[in-house]
Amino acid sequence: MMDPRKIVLVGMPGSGKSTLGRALADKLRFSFYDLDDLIEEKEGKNIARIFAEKGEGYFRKLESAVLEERLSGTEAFVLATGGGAPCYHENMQRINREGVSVFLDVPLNHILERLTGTQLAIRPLFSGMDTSEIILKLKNMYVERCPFYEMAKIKLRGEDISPELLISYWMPLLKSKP
Ligand SMILES: Nc1ncnc2c1ncn2[C@@H]1O[C@H](COP(=O)(O)OP(=O)(O)OP(=O)(O)O)[C@@H](O)[C@H]1O
Ligand SMILES: O=C(O)C1=C[C@@H](O)[C@@H](O)[C@H](O)C1
Ligand SMILES: [Mg+2]
Repeated sequence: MMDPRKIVLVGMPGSGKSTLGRALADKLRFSFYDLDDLIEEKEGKNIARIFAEKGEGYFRKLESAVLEERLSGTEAFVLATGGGAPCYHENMQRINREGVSVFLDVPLNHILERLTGTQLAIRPLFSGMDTSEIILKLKNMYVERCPFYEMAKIKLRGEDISPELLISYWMPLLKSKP
């Protein structure tokens, strides 16, 4: 059953799901989860190692199973997903059935700035690439993934999306709860 107290953030890598998610959960006094962290805990390995040792197909199945598990409880939470999570195994349909999805649509030039300013080695999809390769990869990824992200219930575009803005779109959904 759709529960508006299960807030699921989706968007490109570097769009701020983890950062905004934590701040939002704090404000609402909900639990915060990061899907990548839950996967690492379950598997006992970091994401880069899972990709290297078992491949992306294995990772995507695991990701879907951990997402399903998280969505199935009754607890109120904010969940930051991995950038690719909405695009595999009908995950977006599942998210929309159980909770409220929010797309953080951050312009790519800002995402690029953020990604190149952080440790790329922990992001297997971009490791070993130079800036021009990252730009190309980001553009292709955005085009491919947008149809999935666009399925989100709430879509927010901008380079600095605040928890307060998100809450202003989310509140009416909470009030309409039967
Ligand atoms: N509103 C913001 N303005 C500027 N920088 C930000 C903002 N939000 C996040 N960042 C920075 O951008 C980087 C990526 O943010 P974050 O890790 O929250 O994104 P993410 O969507 O969780 O990425 P991933 O999909 O890789 O987990 C971090 O270094 C973070 O400090
Ligand atoms: O965008 C992606 O496909 C990914 C993003 C990360 O959060 C991790 O979930 C993983 O590295 C894959
Ligand atoms: Mg994150």
